[in-house]
Amino acid sequence: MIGLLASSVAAVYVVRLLLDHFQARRSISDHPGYRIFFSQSSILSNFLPAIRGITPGSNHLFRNRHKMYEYFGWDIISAVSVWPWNSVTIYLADAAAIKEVTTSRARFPKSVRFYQTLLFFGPNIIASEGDEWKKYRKISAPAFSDRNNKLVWDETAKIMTELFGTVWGDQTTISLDHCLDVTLPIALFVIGAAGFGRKSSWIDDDSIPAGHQMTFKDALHGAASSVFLNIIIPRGVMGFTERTRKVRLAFDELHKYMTDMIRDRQTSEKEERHDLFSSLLKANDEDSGGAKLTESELIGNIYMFLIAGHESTAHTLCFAFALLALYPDEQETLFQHIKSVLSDGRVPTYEDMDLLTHSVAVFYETLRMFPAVTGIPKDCAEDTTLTTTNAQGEKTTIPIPKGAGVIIDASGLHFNPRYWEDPEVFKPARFLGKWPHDAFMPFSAGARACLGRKFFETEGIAVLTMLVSRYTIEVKEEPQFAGETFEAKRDRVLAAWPGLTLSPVRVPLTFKLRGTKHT
Ligand code: HEM
Repeated sequence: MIGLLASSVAAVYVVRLLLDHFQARRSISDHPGYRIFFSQSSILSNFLPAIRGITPGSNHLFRNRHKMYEYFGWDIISAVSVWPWNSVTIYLADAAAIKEVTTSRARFPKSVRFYQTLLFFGPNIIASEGDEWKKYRKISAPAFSDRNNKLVWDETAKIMTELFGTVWGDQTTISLDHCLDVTLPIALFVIGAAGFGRKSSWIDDDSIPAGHQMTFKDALHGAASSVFLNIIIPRGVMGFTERTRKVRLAFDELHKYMTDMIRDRQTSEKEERHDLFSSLLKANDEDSGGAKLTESELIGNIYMFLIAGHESTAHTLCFAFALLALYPDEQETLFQHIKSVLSDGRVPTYEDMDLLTHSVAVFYETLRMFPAVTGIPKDCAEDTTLTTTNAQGEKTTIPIPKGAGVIIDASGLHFNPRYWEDPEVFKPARFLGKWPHDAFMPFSAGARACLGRKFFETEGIAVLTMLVSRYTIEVKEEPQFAGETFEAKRDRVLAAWPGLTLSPVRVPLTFKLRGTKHT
């Protein structure tokens, strides 16, 4: 009897799922795309490999680039899934449709459910929408000022000078097992100094202040390098291993430091400071027009600057160095351009930045090929339509129902041959002349565009320019890879996995001091 009841309930459930599935397909006029079992927002679809009819698999936007649009025939495609609920997701690799989405915030608000895991330090600008987001943006935006950019440049230059002088010293060849081992500390030192107003050094042995169990630098590094772990492991089970206990301590310590810093800056003498943290506190004090941020909101937001500010920067620097190592002709072109700007071999200043156009081009080309955020998620807030074309130039208008997910597919757009000639080729010069701005979306666009774009560009250009003017970059020779083809080497060095942002798997590099003989 119970068996009969259970199978009847199961049969009704399956019929219901199927009816909902066909209704979901009808709601988008069955526009071509994936018909899959697992919903795109289900956790499983982030871990499984591609299985036809089940899921396009983990990291599919980066893996497929524009190929899936070619396969389905349009620059907008759909995914309709069955379980745990029927859902419709629309993927966009069409520049005009993306512009429409990024400029219609009420119709296509940010899909904040993808960012709920980033709420553990408090409500913040990245994980909010509506009036709450407006309040955070209004108070945060002034912190990303020209004075802050100058601070970013000066601090980056100091960090690089110390790296070359004290850490690498008189070594003429420096080999790294993974380039991230140097780009991650650089990015953290810069966000520490220009974000929090706390300077760190490559070789300091700070004593631990009273009331703490870790230095600020260790708490920052520990928390920043384990965000992913902190998200996927519930706090209750973090006490089980030495590694996770350390991660938990780093987060607790960072929280304590931030609380102390808020108290400290509120009670100490007011001095002129241009780091993001001080500016945020100042704007919060001065903002008489709207509600003030609570302590939890202040910490949530500044913590977001740390997360948004270091990881994507470190990864992008790493991919840029990998590409320059694989394409020495492009590296030489960059070097010659830097030499023409800094003809006397001096350390570049913030005022030189606008002249370093080739360094910008290298970063843009890196971000075109390796966008840190491959899919920018939006929700569709009302029944609407989007129009796209196919390779033959024919148009189609797709109905998009309220509640559908809309993903701006940066990889699909950046490899769309309609906008980019030879999209698979690393060609920084494409960014020196006229280029299709609407088809370049690494920082998103519109009201929700990245607030830290200039912060990143300033830091990145300073790092790249200083490093390339002093060292050549090569892929590290490793005996186990002797004799591999160029294609195999390229695929190995440029392999990426989907962490919090697109992450390099392992980039082994050798830096050789220019102007010295190497055997
Ligand atoms: C390579 C470097 C970077 C890339 C590619 C990048 C990319 C992005 C993207 C795509 C978004 C939009 C995300 C979404 O809507 O879902 C975003 C938002 C944001 N980014 Fe960045 N970012 C970078 C560096 C930075 C830095 C250095 C900071 C701060 C120091 C920063 C702070 C922010 C903030 C605060 C937002 C939220 C803006 C809002 O919603 O109003 N980013 N970034």
